[in-house]
Amino acid sequence: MAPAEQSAARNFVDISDVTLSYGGEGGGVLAVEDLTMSVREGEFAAVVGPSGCGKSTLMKLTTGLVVPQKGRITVDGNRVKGPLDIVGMAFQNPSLLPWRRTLQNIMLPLEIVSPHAERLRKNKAEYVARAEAMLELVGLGGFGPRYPWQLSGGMQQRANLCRALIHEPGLLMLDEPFGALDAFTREELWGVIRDLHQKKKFTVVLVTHDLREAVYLADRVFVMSARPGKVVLERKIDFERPRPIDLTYTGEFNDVVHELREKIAEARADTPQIGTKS
Ligand SMILES: Nc1ncnc2c1ncn2[C@@H]1O[C@H](COP(=O)(O)OP(=O)(O)OP(=O)(O)O)[C@@H](O)[C@H]1O
Repeated sequence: MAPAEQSAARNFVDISDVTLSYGGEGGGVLAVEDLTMSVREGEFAAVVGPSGCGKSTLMKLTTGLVVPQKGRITVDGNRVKGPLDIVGMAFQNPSLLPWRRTLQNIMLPLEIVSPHAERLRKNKAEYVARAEAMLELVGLGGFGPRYPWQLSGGMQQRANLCRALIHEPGLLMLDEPFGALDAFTREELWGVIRDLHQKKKFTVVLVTHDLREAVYLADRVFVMSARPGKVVLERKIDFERPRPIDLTYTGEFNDVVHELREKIAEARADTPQIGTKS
């Protein structure tokens, strides 16, 4: 999406003054406090920050898996009050079911999410074709009949992305999806997600520890403070799309990575030690 188009787009995710304490207000672990951020429709956002700053909590809040004590979250204009089904999610561990073939794993959300669940039995062939097309798109054409344990780690993560996207969610939430992969496979997968986003135009929130990954993939990077997490920097990434992987080896790319790295080092310096007041 061109920058001008993007600034005109409406917000798809809106998080406003959100506070969440695990274990209840005033008692447990204050994970995020007065967290405010928004992601535009079709935008690719990345969230980075020191370990334990509340990045996964942000994912759980946005998808309705946890409910904040304070503040307001809307996705696609609707207040989040419980688990959402317009979201696709992928985590570091692909967690494909070992007893189901890859194609059946990918089709799993269709058995659960409305309106597909009601349509699946009658329109099986159409849905199988859709799953096979997704596999093709991520370079796994013909691997549908294989079991997950017959695939490499990188292939499993490709299948995992297909499963997250098969019900055509408006929002894709990625929590360290490439963290367990070697550097070459990770770069390959960046290309896969870059192309999927370009083609399907969904909104993405990517949580990552990898600053190169964030700068390469995102339109905007949000840097969070140490716990209790809040956004301390919002950095627009203006590199033209489509972005070739060679971009990541240029000086201007590395300048942005260093800028973010310094900001996180500052945030880490503020990290409270275990046992100190939350
Ligand atoms: N279910 C829970 N119960 C109690 N505390 C929790 C729970 N989940 C997370 N926390 C705490 O909340 C804080 C934020 O956790 P979260 O997992 O969101 O951080 P993170 O930024 O994703 O961490 P990392 O970068 O290490 O993956 C941490 O101090 C964590 O220990």
